Parts: sequence; C-alpha cells; structure tokens
Amino acid sequence: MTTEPLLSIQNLRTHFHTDDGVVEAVDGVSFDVNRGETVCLVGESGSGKTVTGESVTKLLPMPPAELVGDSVVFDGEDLGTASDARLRELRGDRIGHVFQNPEGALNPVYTVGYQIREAIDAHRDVSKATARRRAIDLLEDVGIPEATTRIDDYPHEFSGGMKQRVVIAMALACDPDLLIADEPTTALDVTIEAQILERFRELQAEYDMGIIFITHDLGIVAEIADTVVVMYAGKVMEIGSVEDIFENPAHPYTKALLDCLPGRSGLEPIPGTLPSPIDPPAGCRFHERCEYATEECHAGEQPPLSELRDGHRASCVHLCEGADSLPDVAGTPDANPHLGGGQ
Ligand SMILES: Nc1ncnc2c1ncn2[C@@H]1O[C@H](COP(=O)(O)OP(=O)(O)OP(=O)(O)O)[C@@H](O)[C@H]1O
Ligand code: NI
Repeated sequence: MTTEPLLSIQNLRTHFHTDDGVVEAVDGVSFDVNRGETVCLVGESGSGKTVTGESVTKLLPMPPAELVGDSVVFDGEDLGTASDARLRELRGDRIGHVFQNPEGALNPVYTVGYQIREAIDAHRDVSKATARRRAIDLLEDVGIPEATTRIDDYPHEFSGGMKQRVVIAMALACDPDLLIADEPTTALDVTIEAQILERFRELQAEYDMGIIFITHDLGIVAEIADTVVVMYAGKVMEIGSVEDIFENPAHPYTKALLDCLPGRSGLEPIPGTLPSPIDPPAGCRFHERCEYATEECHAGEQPPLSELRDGHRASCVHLCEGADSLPDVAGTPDANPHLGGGQ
C-alpha cells in the first residue's frame, strides 16, 4: 500500500494569452486526490474549475493556454514534463475525462458504439466482439435503454441527456484510476443523476478510483465529496473535508456560497461579479464583494492558505495565526467601502 496521493497538483498556474492581455485563469492552485477519494471543485462560473481539470493532462489548446507554474504528479509520474504521446496514452486509459459540453466530445460521423470501441481499442488489446460487448455493458451501466440496438445509432439520434450518458460511458471505458468529471450530470434528470453517481461510487469501491468532480450543485457536493476545494477567480479560497466546509465554513466566500443554498438565509446569488481575470485586484481576490473586508485585505498577495484544523485551510487574513473565526465586522457599516457601507 502506498500512501502517496494518486494525483498531486502543486501551484498550478494556467494562463491564456489573449489580445486583451494575459488571463490568469488558474493562479497557484494546489490540492491532492487520493485513491478512492472524491474531491469536488466548487465556485462561481469563471473561477477556473474547468481549466484546472483540463490542465491535468494538458487538454487545453496551447497556445493560447500556457502552463506557467506546472507541477502535476500522477501516480509518481511528473505530467508537467511528460511527452504528448505519453499524455495521450494516459488520457482515456488511466485518466478519464467527462467534458462539460458533451457535444464537443462526440464525433457526429461515427456511431456511438464505434466511438466507445475506439476508446477501448486505443488502450486494450481485445477482439472486436469483446469491445462491442463491453461497449454495450457500459451503455447499460449509465442507463441507456436497449443498449444492444442503440449502440449502432449516431450521436444526433440521442437527446442531450442521453449523449451525456454516452460521454460518461466513454470516460469509464478503461476503468480509469482517476476520473475528472466536469458538471457530468447537469443535463440529466435526478433519477439518472442518482444512477450515475451510484455507478461512480461502485467503480470507486471496485477500483479505488479517485474522482475530481466539478459542479455548481452544492447538494451533490454534500452527498458525494470527501474533500471540497472552493475556488474563486483562479485561487483556492478554502479547502477541507466535506464536514469542514458545510458545518464550519471559514472563508467569507464559502459562507456566501452556502448562503445561496435553498433553506439557508437567502436564495439570492452573491452580490457583485468576479474581478477581471486579466487585471485582478491586489490582496484577496474576493475583497470587493466581502462583507468582512478591511484595509489589510486590499493590498499585497492573496493571503496564504492557513491551517485551521487538520487539513482544513482557508485563504483569509482574518483567519491567519490560528484564529478560527472571522472578526465581528459583519453588519458594521463601512467595514468594506466597496459595498457601500450598509446604506
Ligand atoms: N480559451 C480561453 N481563452 C481565454 N480565456 C479563457 C479560455 N478558457 C477559459 N478562459 C477563462 O478562464 C477563466 C476560468 O474559466 P473556467 O472555464 O475554468 O471557469 P469555470 O469555473 O469552469 O466556470 P463554469 O462554472 O462556468 O464552467 C475564465 O475567466 C474564462 O473566461
Ligand atoms: Ni467549467
């Protein structure tokens, strides 16, 4: 038994070179994924979740993308220096991806059966008949009715939700050690969603698969996550066990996200918008929207992630040096001049 993490991301920085300037989409993100562990990436739209997932095996178009601070170690192997051929070998075999957009993941000119068999053939030496049998099993596993006949249909003959299931089946074709699933169940109804999540769980139990699960749905996070990574504007704001995050959220951003959950104080989205990824503000990237922000939050770098409890860390100046709660500034008028001081 090895105790090394399955995947270790250290100071990942992924930038895009655009006509308007450099987009710092992911700016110093670090976390580990252990075998059998589900790590959920959460955060508002544009936080850098997808770019983080796609940086692992360099699925991004380079250029415009560039991996600046580049340390991704998968099962002891440095993917930062791995060749393109090696990365292709790992993708779809030991590392499976479910993309946020299923349309882009399927080729309209081939049947879904052909595409799943290709995914198997590329990495396994099996007969055509075996690959076909396996493809049918995979389609059944993700809840496609009459998989034996549906396998010969083309992508356009499937509804959006069905296409998404095909994409999930493809990602699972080679029993990956690591599954990176980007909003995999968003297009699906809750019954199928539950069925797919159950399938992930089974594979986890069977093969000790590690999962990076990207989602907006904090209800799913509460259900499936072991560890939660809260991202905002390319940075990790907080990281901890699912219990830490839901029962003891430390960063004001995490609290604000949780407050948007049904049954909590409000259903309103967090006021304000993400800062420009080209010219992010100094200090904490959340300070312009933070009700706890004080002068010291406006300058310098994003505060380091400081440890609150075993493995529970948050990036907030008010929580440094072992303090484990925020100062009592909420509600204090003009604690944060950006918010207009409670007028
Ligand atoms: N090809 C690209 N060129 C320039 N900027 C990009 C590119 N791809 C992503 N970005 C930018 O990188 C940042 C992070 O995007 P990303 O897609 O990772 O966010 P996300 O957290 O996955 O959001 P969502 O929840 O909407 O999927 C955004 O500011 C986005 O505009
Ligand atoms: Ni995304």
